[in-house]
Amino acid sequence: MATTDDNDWQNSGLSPSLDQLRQDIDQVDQQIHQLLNQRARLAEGVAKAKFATDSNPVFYRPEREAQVLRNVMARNEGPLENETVARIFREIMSACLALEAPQTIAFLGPEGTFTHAAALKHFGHQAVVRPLATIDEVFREVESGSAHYGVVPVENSSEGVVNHTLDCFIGSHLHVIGEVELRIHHQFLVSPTTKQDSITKIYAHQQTLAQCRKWLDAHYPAAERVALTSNGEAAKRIRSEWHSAAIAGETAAELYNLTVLHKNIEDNPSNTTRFLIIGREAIAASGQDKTSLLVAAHDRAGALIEILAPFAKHNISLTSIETRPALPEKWAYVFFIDLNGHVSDSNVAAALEEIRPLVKEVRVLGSYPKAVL
Ligand SMILES: O=C(O)C(=O)C[C@]1(C(=O)O)C=C[C@@H](O)C=C1
Repeated sequence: MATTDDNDWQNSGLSPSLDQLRQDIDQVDQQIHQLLNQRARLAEGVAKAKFATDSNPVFYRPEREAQVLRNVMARNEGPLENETVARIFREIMSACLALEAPQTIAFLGPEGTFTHAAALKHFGHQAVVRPLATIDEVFREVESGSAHYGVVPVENSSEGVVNHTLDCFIGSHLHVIGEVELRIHHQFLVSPTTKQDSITKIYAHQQTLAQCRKWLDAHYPAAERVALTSNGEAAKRIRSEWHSAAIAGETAAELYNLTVLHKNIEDNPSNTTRFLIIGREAIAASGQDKTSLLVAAHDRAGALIEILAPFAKHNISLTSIETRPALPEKWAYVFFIDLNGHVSDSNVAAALEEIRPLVKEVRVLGSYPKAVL
């Protein structure tokens, strides 16, 4: 295969002309193209190998994808940024997976929400994404097998947890198979019909309105803030209204052909939302994993301290603990605990064995690769 070293100008000490550089780019593109199809044929081979051992194989392997992306970032010498090359490889794997078997991903819609952006960030643009109206529907769609996987928001760095997502796990046997983190930037959007000096209503999801509160107080103190079920809904709503604006992400602006009147209006620029990927199968260890647990404790003093002691003893760091009422029981609670490690790690397994006799129930919601991108 030809390499750029074969080109005369590189050894001549002369600056190449634009034409020479473009010829070299054409040559490299040809190599990349051949290698892409070579990789795609290998992925087809992988699909056949999976069928050979299992008549109903699982094609999507998040632990392997995380390892591929980590390798890409570790060996990257630039000038492209680590994250840039990883995003390119994410799309390459998305295309290879679609060739093996197209994957349907249910997400909390409508289109244009941050959850939509999270689904594309995690699965790439070759996934078949399906917006659903509620978090419960996303769970049901995956439970029934109508979608392979689902994407739901779980916590925001400034607003805290999405209780409804945690509550859905209490009554479900789905696994957490991944996490995605997304920097949240809010755009102040108007439609072509909006009279920009007569904005009296601003639509957005309630959390978004809260995340932009100071900016809105300073710039639109008199406008009414109307909470809708999603930012996507807000963006859709203003298409036919002349007195209103919406706050949403860039995906919504593009989808509904809206203008960004003010960019990145969030009060906290490091505002990040974490999403969970849910699926029906447990995931093997990737080497850098997290585990989410649901623990139903006995209603007695010191219950939480008893639960936490084995983690400390086995040197396991916890990344979050949330408490939710264990409905329909009155005054009973469950804890959602996230920790560093995989359930197949000997220290995690040992801690779980010690906790089991102390509680009513401990359920591993899932072990999954830490977010790479
Ligand atoms: O290694 C596999 O199991 C593959 O199917 C190949 C591949 C890839 O393109 O690298 C594609 C899809 C999987 O989610 C993981 C990796």
